[in-house]
Amino acid sequence: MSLTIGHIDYLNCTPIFTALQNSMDCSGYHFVRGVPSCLNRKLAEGEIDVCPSSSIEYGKYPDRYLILPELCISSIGPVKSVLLFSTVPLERLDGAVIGMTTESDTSVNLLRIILATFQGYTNRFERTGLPLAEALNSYPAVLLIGDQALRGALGRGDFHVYDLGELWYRATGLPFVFALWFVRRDTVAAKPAEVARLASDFVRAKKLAYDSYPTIASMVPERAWIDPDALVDYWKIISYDLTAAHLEGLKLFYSHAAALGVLPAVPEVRLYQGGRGV
Ligand SMILES: C=C(O[C@@H]1C=C(C(=O)O)C=C[C@H]1O)C(=O)O
Repeated sequence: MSLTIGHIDYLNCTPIFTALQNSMDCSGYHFVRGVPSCLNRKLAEGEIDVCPSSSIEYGKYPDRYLILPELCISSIGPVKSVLLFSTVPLERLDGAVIGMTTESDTSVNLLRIILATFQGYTNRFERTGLPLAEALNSYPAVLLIGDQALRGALGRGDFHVYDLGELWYRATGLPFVFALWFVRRDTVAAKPAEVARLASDFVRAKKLAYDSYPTIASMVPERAWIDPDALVDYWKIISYDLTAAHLEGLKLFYSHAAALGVLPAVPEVRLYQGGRGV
């Protein structure tokens, strides 16, 4: 029996997936690539069994998923790839209509929390798929994530750049968890041995990746637009470990999201424990 695994099409997932695919037996794994919002939907509908997925997704359907331990995509301070590009300083954004990428489900809500809860602003938000320069002709500020944000920050433009990982850390002193590895509970029940092996393969892949950043950076096609040293710096700034402090940051995010009405309630965070607690 095989497992269908979502693979976020961003550089932040490259180290772990490269180590998994180069060093483990992946014959029982079928990979589906996409942007987070698209993979989140496929996971929710059962088209995917396991996926690094937007952390907010768990809060929407806590009965549907378990969280794989020891894995996440997070930052303790700046993250470099979740960025608000703004034609005016942040302090002048109260009341503005802000553009937001269609690819994100977590960071769009982090932006709401930063502007409404931390700053006390009132904003309207619109989704946009426009490239950065055009989007900034339509909106005073635009949120991008992933490779689009990395590329936007590398380009020369007349704008301010705010890193949402940094703004969260300044306000809370806690890590921010952008993505978690979710497994569907019905998959754990139907394929317990396969899920146990995959959970362990992913953690081993993460540890292998930590030792291989320069090698992986020298091979990726994205080196056409990002310098391998800059890529290694980016991977080093991302925190892939899920510690007690990360879980504390995650729970704080969920309670702010619930207070804003984005989540119906603060979910209980339940980790996969080899099939127990399904
Ligand atoms: C740090 C990042 O985290 C991401 C942000 C996500 C979101 O906002 O929904 C989802 C997955 C992660 O890839 C990033 O994309 O740059």
